[in-house]
Amino acid sequence: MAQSRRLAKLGTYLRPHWQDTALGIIALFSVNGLGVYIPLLIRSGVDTLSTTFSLNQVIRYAVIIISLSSAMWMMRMASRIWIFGVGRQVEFELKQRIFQHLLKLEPAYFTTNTPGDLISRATSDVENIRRLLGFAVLSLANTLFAYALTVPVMLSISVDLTLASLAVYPFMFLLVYLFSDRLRQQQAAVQEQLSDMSELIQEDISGISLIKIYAQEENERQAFQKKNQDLLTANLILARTRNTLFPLIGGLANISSLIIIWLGTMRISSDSLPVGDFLALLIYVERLVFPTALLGFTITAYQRGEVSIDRLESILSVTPKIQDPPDAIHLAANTIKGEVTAKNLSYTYPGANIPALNDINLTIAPGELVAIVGAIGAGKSTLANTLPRLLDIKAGQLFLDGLDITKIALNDLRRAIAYVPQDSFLFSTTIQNNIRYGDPVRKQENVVTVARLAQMEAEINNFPQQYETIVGERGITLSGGQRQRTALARAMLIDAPVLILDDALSSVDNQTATQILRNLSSGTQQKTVIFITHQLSAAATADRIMVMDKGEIVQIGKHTELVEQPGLYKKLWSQHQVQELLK
Ligand SMILES: Nc1ncnc2c1ncn2[C@@H]1O[C@H](COP(=O)(O)OP(=O)(O)OP(=O)(O)O)[C@@H](O)[C@H]1O
Repeated sequence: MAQSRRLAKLGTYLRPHWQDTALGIIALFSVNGLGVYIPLLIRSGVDTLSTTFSLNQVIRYAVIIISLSSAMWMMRMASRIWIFGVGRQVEFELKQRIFQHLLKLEPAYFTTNTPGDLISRATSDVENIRRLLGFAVLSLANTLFAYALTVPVMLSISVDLTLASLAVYPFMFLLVYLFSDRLRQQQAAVQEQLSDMSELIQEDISGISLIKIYAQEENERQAFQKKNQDLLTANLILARTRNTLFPLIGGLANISSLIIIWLGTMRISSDSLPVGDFLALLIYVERLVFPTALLGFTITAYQRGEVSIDRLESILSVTPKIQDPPDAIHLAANTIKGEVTAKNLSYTYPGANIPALNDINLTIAPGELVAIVGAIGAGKSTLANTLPRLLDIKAGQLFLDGLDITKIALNDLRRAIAYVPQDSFLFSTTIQNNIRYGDPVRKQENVVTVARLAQMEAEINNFPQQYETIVGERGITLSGGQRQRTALARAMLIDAPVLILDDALSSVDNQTATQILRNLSSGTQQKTVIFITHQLSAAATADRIMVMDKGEIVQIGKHTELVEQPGLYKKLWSQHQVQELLK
């Protein structure tokens, strides 16, 4: 990102807080104004007292100087409260924006952008921007005011002494300029390495069982060590550059103090410089040392923040591929009948050579129970994902009650379709909260009803706290079948006219699966059920069966018809019967 665009971004982050920022900067200006005024008082005090000494005068000067110094101290505190507060506010808002934005992005985005990397951007990069807006803004403004107010007063006291003492400063700025690009690149490398490491930790913790099953602890340890080593190397390279630059800046700043002491004392001894002027000049040069020496840290904070702006904007600038069309059709509640039609529906995953769905044509009547069967990788889940628009399909290919789904408001479409995916993800909360996830205000009795329909009621009643039992992260305290039936109850609770079950009863025995399907089709409110499965005996109870192969629907019919026809279904059925015999 170009420098000007980064600054523009900073401007947009700061705009909502311009009042606090302005107050903070005004306070800093006052601090520096007082910082220039107090040495002038000291100068006049020393000059007056060196000619006519009086205790009263000493006390008067002391009281004024102490009062002004206290005011300066308070102003400095206020400036920090305002400016650091803005940094914290921006940090809060950025985190909100990132999270909200991530929620809008389609699932495909998260297959190429890993949670570890995204978490690192939403935490450490946001923190860097906070430091930039807090520490770097404060420090830059402070340095600027320090120079702008101090140098003219120094010049009014002695032009040549001022110029001599500031002669080293151009070298200081040159140094900073020469190092800045290198610092930024090294900073970016550190942040990338940090992201890589977070990604590995996140993945390894999620896949801990797999690591143990395949006894891969040693390999994972080595992989971690490599990433950790890379991070250490990147940090050391950065530290080397910083540790070269900062002492150089500090050293140059101290040289200017030495020049004043050397030339000033020579002038005092030749009576060409009053002691008060010398003291004021010395204090001024000392005042400039700190902001100048801090310039290195300020630059690092600034550059770290710049890198982080780029990393955050690379997330925030992604336009969601799946969103509401301009004139989205809104579906009135309880008016959807649940007819699903596909017309030449095709879909190819980004980067794939062959389509996962190829010219699919089908119509599923309202209230019909259709099973979709087929070999592994035939395209069944892809078909299921197209209906709630989890995949970015083209317009005019898929219809709900005759309405093109790409024209329907996304929230309305997704409320009309309940979907139980293959992976029955549960949140780390109570069973009850998991079941009513899609409708958090539903009554307990409704939760119990769907648990019964999903054949889960008896088991929940046996849990220690029944419906209040907390399931562990990803539901690890439940068996696979229990997780699936909880996910099914969750989908049934939202009472959508269309229900898609994607291999959602695979961990449930055939008898239970068949009973659940019977419950679904015998309710008062008939749902269109699309039941994707490898369990052919459960599929056989469906109204119709669609058979998929290589992204196409190759057979459609009732079980009794299909077992009579030569084709894929007959083959799958024979294999299924052999498996049943062998059990
Ligand atoms: N995110 C993805 N990116 C690229 N290709 C994908 C993606 N997901 C699935 N595919 C490919 O699309 C094809 C269809 O996959 P899909 O998951 O729809 O099959 P399936 O019939 O549901 O299989 P299974 O019975 O194993 O669940 C497969 O070739 C698969 O490799």
